[in-house]
Amino acid sequence: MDIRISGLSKRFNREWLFSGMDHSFSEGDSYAITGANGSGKSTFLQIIAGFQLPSEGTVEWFENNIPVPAETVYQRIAIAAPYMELVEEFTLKEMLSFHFSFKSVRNGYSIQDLIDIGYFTDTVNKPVRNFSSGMKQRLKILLALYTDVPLVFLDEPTTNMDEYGTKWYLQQVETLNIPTILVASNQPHEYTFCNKKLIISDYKPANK
Ligand SMILES: Nc1ncnc2c1ncn2[C@@H]1O[C@H](COP(=O)(O)OP(=O)(O)OP(=O)(O)O)[C@@H](O)[C@H]1O
Repeated sequence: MDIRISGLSKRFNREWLFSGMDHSFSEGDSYAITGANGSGKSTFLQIIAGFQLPSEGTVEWFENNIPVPAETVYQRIAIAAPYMELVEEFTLKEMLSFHFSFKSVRNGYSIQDLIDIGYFTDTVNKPVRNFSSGMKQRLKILLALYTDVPLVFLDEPTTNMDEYGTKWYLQQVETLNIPTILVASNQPHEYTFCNKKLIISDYKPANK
């Protein structure tokens, strides 16, 4: 799926985060979305995922050059972000079954494959609420990367992860060959695989 944004601007109250953004995201490329804390990276991702409206400008989605209706975009996107909550009452296995009752697993993997890939074999029946913060983050990344969609959005993907978790995350990305990943991050080790970069703070208006 391709995304085209035109004149995209966002403000909260009187403060403009970014203004006049024109950009295209093409299937096959992966993008690092960078900028200082509070520059608007998460907000930008939510707008181009169709979860939030811009203050000005447009976002359009295309599949093979055919427009995708805004209300169906969510079916083609998987997101892992600090603000996307897991269902804490579920066990690991229930969480996987629930998530993959809405969308398919990528590349024909089974739920059992995912349990093994995520190193969750010993915690299958443990409630998510009792997971460590690093385990929860590994689960969020597993769910996002292994959902069979053309676009994956990752917001601060290695939050709470140690060096093993970070290495695991990069290995999954390398193995899966996902058409397009957008990573909102200020940490270069989280987006080593991205071939394009968009700096949100470049679009902060001086006097708007
Ligand atoms: N719903 C909202 N209402 C008002 N202000 C908001 C809202 N959501 C975000 N903001 C503000 O917009 C600014 C950008 O927030 P955002 O989370 O998009 O930045 P970010 O670049 O992802 O930050 P970080 O690197 O710290 O995660 C912040 O000042 C934030 O307080």
